[in-house]
Amino acid sequence: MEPHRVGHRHRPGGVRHGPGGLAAAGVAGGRPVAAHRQHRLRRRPHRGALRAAGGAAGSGRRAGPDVARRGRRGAGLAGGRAGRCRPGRRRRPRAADGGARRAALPAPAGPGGAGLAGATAGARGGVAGQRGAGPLGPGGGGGADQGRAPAGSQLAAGGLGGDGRAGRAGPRRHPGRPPQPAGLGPQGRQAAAAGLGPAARLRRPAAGDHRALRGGPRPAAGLRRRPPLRAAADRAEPGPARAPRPLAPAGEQAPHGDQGLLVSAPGVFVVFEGGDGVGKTTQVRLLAERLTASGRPVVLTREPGDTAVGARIRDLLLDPAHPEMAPRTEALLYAADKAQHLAEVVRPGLARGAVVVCDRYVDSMLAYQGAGRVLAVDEVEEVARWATEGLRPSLTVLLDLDPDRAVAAIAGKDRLEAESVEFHRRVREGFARLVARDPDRYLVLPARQRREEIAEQVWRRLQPLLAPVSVASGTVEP
Ligand SMILES: Nc1ncnc2c1ncn2[C@@H]1O[C@H](COP(=O)(O)OP(=O)(O)OP(=O)(O)O)[C@@H](O)[C@H]1O
Ligand SMILES: Cc1cn([C@H]2C[C@H](O)[C@@H](COP(=O)(O)O)O2)c(=O)[nH]c1=O
Repeated sequence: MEPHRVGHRHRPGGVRHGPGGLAAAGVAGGRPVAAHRQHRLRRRPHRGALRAAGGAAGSGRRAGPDVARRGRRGAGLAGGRAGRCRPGRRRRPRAADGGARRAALPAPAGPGGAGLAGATAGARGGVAGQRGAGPLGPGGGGGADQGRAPAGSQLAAGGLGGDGRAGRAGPRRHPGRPPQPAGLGPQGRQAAAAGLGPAARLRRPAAGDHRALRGGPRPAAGLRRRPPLRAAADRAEPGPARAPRPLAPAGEQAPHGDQGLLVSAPGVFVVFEGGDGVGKTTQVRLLAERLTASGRPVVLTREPGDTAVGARIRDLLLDPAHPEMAPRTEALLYAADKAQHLAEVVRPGLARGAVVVCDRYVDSMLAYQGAGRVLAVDEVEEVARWATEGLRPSLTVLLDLDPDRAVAAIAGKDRLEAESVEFHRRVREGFARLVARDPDRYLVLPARQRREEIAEQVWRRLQPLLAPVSVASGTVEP
């Protein structure tokens, strides 16, 4: 049996695949951990893909039943990965949630330690700041300015890259892109996008069309493996049937970088960001469940590692056996994962009108490789944008928590998690600066509110971005 991949973890209560999923694939099998890999690593259960029903924009190969399709391709993958798991891995216990439901967070220590929870919510008149208790310091959770990186922060002022591009695809990267209509809010953008073509019209998923969301039993302890989150059916097939590639935020019109053509992405791209262990996976799953229950096609995914290629990249990236990995190597590997992920999962999902819910994306690269590794963030961004062809999320939910609480609670750390607390503080500040330069794109929430409260705030914020689902016709309406 092949060795277990590192960097994967079981996620408690995760959405699992049906046949061919984690359990079926025999995750517990395998051989002993090699001496140099005796680190504790986590596994994640299949969270599964909540596919767009009918695979509206997919190739003909998507037309068959889900299980059958996975049987041809996906099951092989899942089985292959599972077969690599080893039995001897220790499971990673998480810190108990007790006390985690506090909304009030202390200001993080260190220069520029002021965090960001409550920031953009304040800017948007949203909910995150309601408790006024994020690590923003005095007055946190108030207006827009309070969402910005704190004055005096080593990372503050000037925004990432210091070029004032505010995170938007600027002319240098996307010379053909028309200016976005001023004042067009998310609702307007969504409406415009939804009206762009018939691909936005999807039938309501029939019962059994997508895999059931099964909250599997929480592993008592030990390694968690994070297998791919989707079925192979969600992956794009190469060839002419492939959907157009959007460059701009999902749901907006954008020029194709290569051909100068306007293409559209009818779906909605929602990303969860934040430090390690803040609760992203929990929220991604809750959102996916709710979207599915509302009759929407959903793709649940994550970076890195949610493609076959990406899973191998993830193994390499998170393996503590490689402390020698150079920051630029790390950045390029994350970028490679993104390129594959976009091509195989995200774009096809958006093209068929799904809500693509993604656990980490480009902002993680800017925060970890940029701020964390102290690489020039504008350069890292160039690489990330190139890898993703500039596709930006419709909404980014940033869960904010002091790494002293979040990372410290992780019992078996992978290579990134094992970084110093200073590293993780820089990461947190990096996220804060991303929010500061483009606050409208974010919903920032203190990560230790009640899970359901966070989920509700995300749900409310997302509503204007979602096209209505017609109960009568069972379609997502343009
Ligand atoms: N709102 C919450 N309050 C308290 N504990 C929470 C909350 N949300 C999640 N947790 C717990 O925090 C731990 C980490 O959660 P989760 O795996 O969802 O985080 P994550 O951000 O995806 O982690 P990672 O970055 O390591 O993948 C788990 O033990 C989870 O049960
Ligand atoms: C996408 C992305 C991720 N990372 C880091 C962040 C985490 O430490 C790991 C991923 O682990 P998780 O348990 O799945 O959250 O990778 C990064 O440094 N750069 C990135 O682009």
